[in-house]
Amino acid sequence: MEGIIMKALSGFYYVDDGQTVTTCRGRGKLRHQKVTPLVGDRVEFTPLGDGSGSLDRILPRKNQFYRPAVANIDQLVIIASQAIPVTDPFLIDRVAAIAQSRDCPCVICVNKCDLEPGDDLAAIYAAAGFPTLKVSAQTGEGMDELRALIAGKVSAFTGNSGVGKSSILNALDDQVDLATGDVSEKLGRGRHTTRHVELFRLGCGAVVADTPGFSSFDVDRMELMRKEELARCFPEFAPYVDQCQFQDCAHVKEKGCAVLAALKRGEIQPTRHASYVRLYEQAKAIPDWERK
Ligand SMILES: Nc1nc2c(ncn2[C@@H]2O[C@H](COP(=O)(O)OP(=O)(O)OP(=O)(O)O)[C@@H](O)[C@H]2O)c(=O)[nH]1
Ligand SMILES: [Zn+2]
Repeated sequence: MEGIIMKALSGFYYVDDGQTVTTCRGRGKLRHQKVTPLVGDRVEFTPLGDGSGSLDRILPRKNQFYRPAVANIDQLVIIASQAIPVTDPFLIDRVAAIAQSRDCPCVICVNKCDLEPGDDLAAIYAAAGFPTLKVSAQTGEGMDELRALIAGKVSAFTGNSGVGKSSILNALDDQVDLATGDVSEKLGRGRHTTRHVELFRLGCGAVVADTPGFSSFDVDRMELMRKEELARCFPEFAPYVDQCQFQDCAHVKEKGCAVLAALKRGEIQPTRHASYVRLYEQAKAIPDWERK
């Protein structure tokens, strides 16, 4: 039978075939595949009739992420907030670039609009061409728009700790009841309420992964792009990158750079370009052999 891994916990894989969830263990055969099953994997499994089963094979992945550890995502919903905690745009840009490098579309969702409207932040991403929403898990503002964007797709919710990923999931669907946490407590002790990745099937026909919040340094080297690939991870640079004077232009401070000219004209957002430069410097510092 075929299904999707909804949750992976202590060696058990919870596989949903659309009807029931079977608790599977990996089979010996699986080890020959030399891949670790991820939440979101489409798999073949054999039910044993008592609710348990064995995981036989992982079907080819369309994409995979390490942090959060998920596979086969149709889109990443990056949740941000302009009020406790204030999201550093760099965090959004880094995750968006990783997603872009895997051809995975992103939606930007500015939460806690009841506390702080977040217009400036939303404007940056709308201008950069991302579907952008302003929502409040508290008041329900924007939930219908968000439902419409995630319906019929598999989405992963990501964002720094405390922005309200679990709260939004709870607000989206009455059937979901995730634990949420106090921000001061989380930030104070660096504790995250959500510890594992899990997929939820919502009433609106969406499948959504809640993932643990990330912090500023929480990125795997495996996910760092090569500096040459980075410009293509900023989709709004695309109309300009081939117009630079030099073919190997880094778009950082080069003469005759069309990206910098667009930045100057206000066609590229300053924080987006600043994030690009920061990622470029990071990428430059890591030799290719250190990437897996
Ligand atoms: N005022 C207001 N508070 C919110 C909103 N959304 C979430 N919160 C509060 O923010 C805190 C953190 O929310 P969570 O949903 O636990 O955040 P999270 O992003 O899932 O956090 P992690 O699991 O640590 O990644 C809780 O106290 C929520 O009640 C909102 O729209 N408005
Ligand atoms: Zn350039």
